[in-house]
Amino acid sequence: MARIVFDLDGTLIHSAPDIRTIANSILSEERMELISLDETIDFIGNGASVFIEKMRAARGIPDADHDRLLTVFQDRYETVLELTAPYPNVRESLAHLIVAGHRLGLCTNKPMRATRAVLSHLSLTDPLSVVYGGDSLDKRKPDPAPLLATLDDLGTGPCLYVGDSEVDAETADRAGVPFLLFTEGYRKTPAEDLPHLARFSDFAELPDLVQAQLEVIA
Ligand SMILES: O=C(O)COP(=O)(O)O
Ligand SMILES: [Mg+2]
Repeated sequence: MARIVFDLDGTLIHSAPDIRTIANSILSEERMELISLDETIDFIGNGASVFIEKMRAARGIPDADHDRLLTVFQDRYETVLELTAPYPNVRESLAHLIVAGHRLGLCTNKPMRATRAVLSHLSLTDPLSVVYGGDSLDKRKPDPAPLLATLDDLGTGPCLYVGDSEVDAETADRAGVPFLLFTEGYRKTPAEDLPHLARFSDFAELPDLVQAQLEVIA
């Protein structure tokens, strides 16, 4: 039985449309041009503070406004949830992995309050027995510390990390954890250019893929 850790944004859930809504509510109050979904996806991956940094850079908003905008962003992050949904077959896949005896965890750069809110809104809290957010430790991905802490809390046994992005591939590499790449998320680099053990495009494929990869790494 294995420990399987998932990334959140762009892996278990498609959250960019809600993140865009929050960003645009701020930009409209600042009387700035709004951002597209593609720009939003470009800014996601390194946590809330880096998102605001990239958004400010794209619209020429000064550093002095950073903390104020980040606070507004974080507050709205917990309440704007209507457009977010799990990718197809995520729920079934997690249920299947649990029935097969695996222990599941989450390691995201999304702040913990927003993470808890969206997991509860989508009824995804129960399958994930350990959850680390971008502010759980003083280091976040691509530093390997949060992934290693998540795995530690899940106990012992073989492990896998499942994510969608450059940040996830680097985190897994630095932690020495085999990486499964979900190809339908927010990655900007061609899949072939990211280190990964295997990749998949539909969560319906994941239980069989996990089984096959565990035989490879065992
Ligand atoms: O909050 C972010 O920027 C990214 O979140 P993720 O680590 O779940 O992809
Ligand atoms: Mg992600």
